[in-house]
Amino acid sequence: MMRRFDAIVIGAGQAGPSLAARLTATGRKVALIERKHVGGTCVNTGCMPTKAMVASAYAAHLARRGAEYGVVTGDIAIDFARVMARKDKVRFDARKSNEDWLEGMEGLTFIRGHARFESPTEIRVGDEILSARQFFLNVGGRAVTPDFPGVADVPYLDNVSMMDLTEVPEHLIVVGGSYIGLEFAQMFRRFGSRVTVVEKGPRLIAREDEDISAAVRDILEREGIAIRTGAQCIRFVRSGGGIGVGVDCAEGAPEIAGSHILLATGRRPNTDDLGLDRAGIAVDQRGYITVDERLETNVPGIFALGDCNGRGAFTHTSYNDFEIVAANLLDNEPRRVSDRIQTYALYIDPPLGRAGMSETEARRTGRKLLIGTRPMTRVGRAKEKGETLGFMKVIADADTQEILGAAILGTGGDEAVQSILDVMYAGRPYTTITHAMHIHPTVSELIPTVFGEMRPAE
Ligand SMILES: Cc1cc2nc3c(=O)[nH]c(=O)nc-3n(C[C@H](O)[C@H](O)[C@H](O)COP(=O)(O)OP(=O)(O)OC[C@H]3O[C@@H](n4cnc5c(N)ncnc54)[C@H](O)[C@@H]3O)c2cc1C
Ligand SMILES: NC(=O)c1ccc[n+]([C@@H]2O[C@H](COP(=O)([O-])OP(=O)(O)OC[C@H]3O[C@@H](n4cnc5c(N)ncnc54)[C@H](O)[C@@H]3O)[C@@H](O)[C@H]2O)c1
Repeated sequence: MMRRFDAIVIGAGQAGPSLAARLTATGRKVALIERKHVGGTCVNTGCMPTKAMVASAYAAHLARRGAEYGVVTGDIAIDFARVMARKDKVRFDARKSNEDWLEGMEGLTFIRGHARFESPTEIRVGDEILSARQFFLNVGGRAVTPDFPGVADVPYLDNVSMMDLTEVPEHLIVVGGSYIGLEFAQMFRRFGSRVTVVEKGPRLIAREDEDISAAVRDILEREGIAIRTGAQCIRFVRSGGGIGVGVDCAEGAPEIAGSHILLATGRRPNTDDLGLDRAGIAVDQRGYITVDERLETNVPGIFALGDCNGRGAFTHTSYNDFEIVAANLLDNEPRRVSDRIQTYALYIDPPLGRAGMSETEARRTGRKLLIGTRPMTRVGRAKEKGETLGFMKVIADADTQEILGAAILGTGGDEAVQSILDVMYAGRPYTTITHAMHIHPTVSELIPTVFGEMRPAE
């Protein structure tokens, strides 16, 4: 017997459950299929556990600096089992509350299993076939394993297995110098590991401007993290009790010996085992599901949300996808994915908060630019906290006064940058900010000043 639904949601990540809640509230009969853990990557092996661990690492860092603040802490030690238990409580509590929410959702049939299309209107989960008029794909992604020579011969870690470490690695080699790599690199350095970051590109976080990459590198090197950029032809070998990583850098030793390797070289969508060809759903060359402005695929009635559509790679972009689909389908409110302004943070300490274009992207538009920068050493709140690393940068269009982008690498940067983001959403000129009064003493208080001090870009 085939069960029929009005709508089927595949994946209980950041978009699926909220969409299921809206759909069931209209009286629709909805099924939600999840093959692993409710909450998906963010709750179980992504944002939440990593940010809980970042908090422990920050506490260790501050404790080490205690004497600077007049706090006598003596030698500090890491109770790693406690760090991991704290992280587990954060993620398991979140997973449980998501599960309770789904279980109590009237009109929802929650099914555990792997879903695969049989046709544009049917999926298979185990032995059962389910059909629906509409499908919403929220299947997320997973870490890629690059085919480095020797990768099959050595044990390596990814963001999932990092969650199960039982001891602090003696020497963690992080391959990939972007979000995942740098967050883990700094936290494990603070937990006491030796850490080496190996990045094949010429600099860290290559999506950012060069001055930001350089400042991030400086922050990490000050803590004793070794960084090897321009590492082409990475290869792995077993070496003694540990692992050797051949890096062939232009400079430095050709091989690094470590105890653990974390591969953080990007992610790929979970679209290869979804039977998309049976439904005729188009994907791009990298496997991302092709969607239009309303996140509908080439097959009418089938939508793709979150990391699997390649239009974003964050929890907030996945949730925003849910809002866009719900607005168009249920609220008669036309919303488009291109209406959103890119924004994200990198959670090293101090964090990097970003909104809109980078300077490089802004220059590429050919517009006449105004650019302002201010080091965090000239931000009172940062001085008071003893956290003066980093800088702020803002970019505006010299002719229209439109704010184009901002970066705040500094204490509180992840929060402060969002006051700029909201003015961008409001479509107001930068003078709105220069005329605004902010609270003293905060990092945000200097945002009007940095806009006021902008100079024409050369
Ligand atoms: C280490 C790490 C740290 C991160 N930190 C941040 C951060 O600080 N801030 C931020 O914004 N983002 C962060 N991210 C990114 C964020 O986790 C993702 O962007 C977000 O989880 C994407 O949500 P999603 O709903 O698209 O997919 P996911 O959360 O991946 O959910 C997809 C779900 O679909 C299920 N599924 C897949 N295929 C099937 C199938 N065939 N049948 C049934 N179920 C299926 C999966 O099991 C999964 O539960 C981080 C990611 C990582 C790895
Ligand atoms: N703070 C956050 O919001 C946060 C945190 C973690 C992850 N994420 C999300 O997860 C996604 C994946 O993060 P990521 O850091 O794994 O990927 P990424 O795609 O951002 O970066 C991968 C890095 O690995 C390098 N690389 C690629 N192949 C390599 C190779 N063969 N050898 C050495 N280096 C190589 C790349 O040059 C790049 O610097 C991000 O797009 C991000 O959206 C977000």
